[in-house]
Amino acid sequence: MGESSICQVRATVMLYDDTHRRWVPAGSESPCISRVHIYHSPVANTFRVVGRKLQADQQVVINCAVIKGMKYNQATPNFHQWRDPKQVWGLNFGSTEDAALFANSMTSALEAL
Ligand SMILES: CC(=O)N[C@@H](Cc1ccccc1Cl)C(=O)N1CCC[C@]12C=C[C@@H]1CC[C@@H](C(=O)N3CCC[C@@H]4C=C[C@H]5CC[C@@H](C(=O)O)N5C(=O)[C@H]43)N1C2=O
Repeated sequence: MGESSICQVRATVMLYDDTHRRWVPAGSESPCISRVHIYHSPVANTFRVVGRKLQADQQVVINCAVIKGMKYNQATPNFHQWRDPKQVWGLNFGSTEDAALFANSMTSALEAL
């Protein structure tokens, strides 16, 4: 039994560059919209955030485990962020509806861990 998607949204995936104290687009210099999923593996009961660019190359720009106890910060209605052991991720959602959908799924995932 593989992984199944529990939600998919459109967002620009950002990483925080601690050194220069600024946000940079994940995966390339120019920000671009990605399709971001939360995948669930029922066998292991794990979740991860996977995002691929909408453009032709479908480059994976995020592949990040959802860690039990992780704090998901809804900084604004369409920019949410969280820390993983190495870095800080930010999602600039295409719409506040997508942001709410993703936040609901992330909250459910965190509750299920
Ligand atoms: C304790 C802790 O870890 N705190 C974290 C947050 C957090 C809390 C709890 C759990 C997890 C986390 Cl992650 C923290 O505060 N962090 C994480 C790294 C960056 C930051 C630190 C300082 C700056 C100051 C301003 C603020 C910021 O970045 N934004 C304001 C809100 C939206 C605003 C929106 C979009 C992005 C797109 C580019 C830039 C712009 O709009 O031009 N920008 C912004 O400016 C964005 N910061 C942060 O979020």
